[in-house]
Formats: sequence, C-alpha cells, structure tokens
Amino acid sequence: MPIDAVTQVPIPRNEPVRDYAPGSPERDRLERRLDDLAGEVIPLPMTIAGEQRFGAGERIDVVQPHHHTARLGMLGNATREDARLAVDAALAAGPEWRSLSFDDRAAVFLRAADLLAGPWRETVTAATMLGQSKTVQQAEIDSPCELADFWRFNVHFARQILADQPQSSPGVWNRTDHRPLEGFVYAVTPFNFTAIAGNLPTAPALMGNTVVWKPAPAQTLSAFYLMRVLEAAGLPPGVVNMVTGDGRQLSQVALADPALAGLHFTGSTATFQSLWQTIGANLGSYRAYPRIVGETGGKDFLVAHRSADPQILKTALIRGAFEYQGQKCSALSRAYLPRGLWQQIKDDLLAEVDALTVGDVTDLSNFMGALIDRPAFDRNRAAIDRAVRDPTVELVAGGQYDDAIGYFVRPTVLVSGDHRNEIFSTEYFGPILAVHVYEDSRWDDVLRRVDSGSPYGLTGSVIAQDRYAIAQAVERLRFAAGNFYVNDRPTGAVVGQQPFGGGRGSGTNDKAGAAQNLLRWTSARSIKETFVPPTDHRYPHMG
Ligand SMILES: NC(=O)c1ccc[n+]([C@@H]2O[C@H](COP(=O)([O-])OP(=O)(O)OC[C@H]3O[C@@H](n4cnc5c(N)ncnc54)[C@H](O)[C@@H]3O)[C@@H](O)[C@H]2O)c1
Ligand SMILES: N[C@@H](CCC=O)C(=O)O
Repeated sequence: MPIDAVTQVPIPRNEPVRDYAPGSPERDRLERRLDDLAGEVIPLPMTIAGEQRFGAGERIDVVQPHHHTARLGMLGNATREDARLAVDAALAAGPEWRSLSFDDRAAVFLRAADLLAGPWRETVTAATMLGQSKTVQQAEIDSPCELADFWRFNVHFARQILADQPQSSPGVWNRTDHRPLEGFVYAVTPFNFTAIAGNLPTAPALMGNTVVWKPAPAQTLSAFYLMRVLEAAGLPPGVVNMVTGDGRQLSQVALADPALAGLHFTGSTATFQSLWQTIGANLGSYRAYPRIVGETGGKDFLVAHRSADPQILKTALIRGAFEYQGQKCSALSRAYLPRGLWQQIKDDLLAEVDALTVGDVTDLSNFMGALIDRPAFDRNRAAIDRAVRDPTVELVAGGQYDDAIGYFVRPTVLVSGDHRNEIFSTEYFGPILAVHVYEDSRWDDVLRRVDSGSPYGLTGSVIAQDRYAIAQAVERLRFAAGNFYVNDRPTGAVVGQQPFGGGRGSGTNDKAGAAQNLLRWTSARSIKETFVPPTDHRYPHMG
C-alpha cells in the first residue's frame, strides 16, 4: 500500500464488559493477579524520555484504601528539576512524533487498546481495584473497558476530523492541515478513573502533540502499568512523559514555560481554577494561547415525577449514589422526590441501602469499597457530623464511618425540606445522598430548584413515565447537565454513546472521547493553492 494512502480505520466497538461470575475463568485469572499485586511493594518511577527514574522529592506511599496499612508501591514527589527534564523531553520528541503519519500514531493506540483488553487486562484491573478501591464491576467498566474504548473511538473520530476538508472553487484547491499545537500539552488527571488518566495524555498525543502527564498520587499504581502498556504498544520515548507526585513543583515549571500549548485537566473545580489563574497570570509569556480543557466537579441530580416507576427510581438512586462510594464526578448526590412516591419507596429504599455491603474489594461480594484517602474520609465525616447537628436535616440511613482498617463510610441518606441547605449544593465526593421531598403538585417549582440548586452542570436524570413531564424536564434543565438521562441513573456514560462532560462550574464541556475534545488539540492551517494565478492586477470594472 502506498505510504500516503487514505486508509479506513477499524470500526470501533465498545469493549464487552465481563461479569466475573463465580467459577468463571476471568475471575480465576483476576484473583491470581490480585494476589500477586497485593503481595508486593514496588517502586513507582516516573517515565521521562522513555527512561524510568524515581522522583527526587519526598517519598509517598501508595496503599490500599480499604486496608490503609497495606502498601502497594512508593513514588517520589517530582521536583522542579524532574519537571524540567519532562518538559524538555516532550519538546524534544515533538518534531519526530508530529511528522509521523496519522496511521502510524493511530496504530500505537489501537495496539495499546488490544493489549489492555487482552494480555494486560488483569494487571490493570487488579491495580485499579487495589490502588483505587474499586469493586471488580467498577474497575472493569473503567479499566480496561472505558480506556480501550477511548483509544479505539479516538482514532475513529480523529480520522473524521482529518477527512473534514473545505470546498474548492474552479482553479483552486483548498486544504485544511490539522496541525498539532506548537509546544507541549500538560495533562493532569484525577484518582478516580484509570480510563480518564489514560485518555487525557493520549488524546492530544494521537493528534500529534507531545505530553507531560501527571497522574494523581493515589492512582499511580495503575498509571505505572498504563505506561508499560503504551510502551509495549510501541509509543516512542518522550511522547508521553509521566511525572509522579502532587504536581506543585511540576506546575511551577510547566505553566511558566513559553511552550505550554495546552492544559488537559480532570479533577476538582478548585484545582482547575487555580491552574487556569496561573495560566492567566502568565499569559503574556506564552508563544501561543494555551488551549484549556477541564472537566471538574459536580453535584449531580435526579428528579422524579409522580408518574415514576418506583423500582426504576430505587435502582437509579442506589446505583447512582453509591457505586464506587459516590466518587464518580457523575455520582448522584441530590434527589428531588414527590411526597407520594417517597412515602411509597422509603422503607424499601432505606432497607436496601442499609443492606449494601461495604468492605475490602478483593472480597467480590462487596458492593462498595473505601474512600480514596484520609482527606476524603475527613471531608465526608465532617459533612455527616454537620448534617447530624443541623435541625433542618434528618439522617435516615447510614451515617457511620470507621477508618480503623480502611477509609470506610457507610452509604448515607439525608433528607431536608430546605432545598438551599449545603447538602444540595456542596460536592462531598462520597456516599452521601441528599433528598428533598416536594409536594406532588409542585413539579414546576421543583424543576426550578433543580436548575438553580448548585453551581455545577455535569450530570442529571429524570425518572418519569409521563411523556409531558419528561419533555418538560429535558427542556427546563437544558443547561443544568452536560449529560442528561431519562429513566436511568446519571452515571455510567459509555464512550461513543454518551460523550461526557459538563458546563457551568463543572468544566469546559469538551466531551472526552469525542471529536469535540480531539479538535482542541489541533490548530488548523488553511492552505489555498491557485492553479492558474492572475497575472494582471487590474479588475474589469476599471475599464
Ligand atoms: N467532570 C469530570 O469528567 C470528572 C471526572 C473525574 C473526576 N472529576 C472531579 O475530580 C475531583 C476528584 O478528583 P481528585 O480528588 O483527584 O481532584 P484534585 O483536583 O484533588 O486532583 C486532580 C489532579 O490535580 C493534581 N493537582 C492538584 N494540585 C495541583 C497543582 N498545583 N499542579 C498540578 N497538579 C495538581 C492532583 O494531584 C491530581 O492529579 C472531583 O471534584 C470530581 O468531580 C471530574
Ligand atoms: N464517565 C463516568 C464518570 C467519570 C467521572 O468521574 C460516568 O459517566 O460515570
């Protein structure tokens, strides 16, 4: 095949989710890998220019959050010198990487997807379970499935972007050169999704950029293995440079560098705003305006109409609020329920919440694991304590916490008639569901309360059978959520099906795993070629 053929990329399909039922071969393989990883404490070096080196700053332990004395690995907090090496490595790798054909770049990520879904599957899943305290179901939908989906669908969308070319009038050929950005992209990723950690550095890389990537300390075990998967897939040295630690010194270097071309961030709203402010303060010093993409916090809602099916509602409440301990940005944390339905489901719902099993995720019968670390535990404990002291709030389920072995917080349900209470607007990022009960006839008012109830705009859902009610919610809550669900929980977006991201305080809504996101990592050049150029400057009207 000639080297410059316009190829078709493989048609992407979502990676099938395995169920790990008792006795299944995949469960057996996974349990063996869990034993291996839990039985070792490994160094977690950075990867800069293809070389593994330990961060020169203080040592940070990576532990199992559900058993916090069980160490999994140790990383070194990156210093300014480490940061300089990483930025320089990304800049040095730029020319060769961006001159590689799209197909060559795409092949690396398609191969990485197959390696992740194949021989590396148990390793990355086990690392995600142990290091981030995910149950097997939650780890499976994250790594490998969502990340393999990101890698495969990104290639498909990128090919569509490259194929998007302008019209040409007679005698002219117009072309669009979808260039990468000039400089390096800085990717900063959260603890809660291995897939997001893998996608944020690689989406810009697919478009021809080189990257400095900083994973969250608590996610570093699975991040370490992702770097190995990318290397095994043939990612050249320096294209993605992984730097470990809290990111403070790294940001001092990366955000001050004139070659900063973009920030690809997912994490809390506060961190994003502080990074953006630093970029703003340095604005005059950059070679080009850095692209800023950030997906951040949420206070995600569910609103039920009096026509809602009680079983659908109960399931959406429990799964939406408590899967992965409420530590998804999409997690349901405020619900607005009509009084009639609330009275109908309350006893069953609370009994089911009380029965949810919380514990070590290597016991596959548990529904929930632990919160990620002590700050997360303290934040949720303090929120529960405040709610218990607040006479306008009633604690109706959970409320217990215990950090003796792991950072455990029981799934908790709070009810308040005061829809302005902080429990409806503050992101706790834990298993706390705030419920506001409204009079069945006040549907109109409740939609207004949902819309204005929090500064965020990430995910939300309506549960109703009445089509007029569904249509009203879809219309009236148009700006309240970037991902909106009808008769489902507000979590669990699938790449290629529900492009993910939110507005308002929740981010720039550039939709991870979609063409919108990939476009941010390109800077188009328009090329016009005239075949028979004019040779006389005078126009006909001049006579
Ligand atoms: N909208 C989304 O798509 C989405 C997805 C996942 C998580 N989140 C949000 O992320 C938050 C939870 O994740 P988290 O606790 O990891 O968030 P966080 O803001 O504490 O940390 C995110 C990342 O930023 C790093 N960081 C912090 N300060 C930094 C600095 N000065 N320089 C460089 N890096 C720095 C952290 O080490 C981590 O890697 C929640 O608010 C959640 O809603 C949003
Ligand atoms: N994409 C995931 C959320 C990622 C945020 O943490 C979901 O839709 O549940």
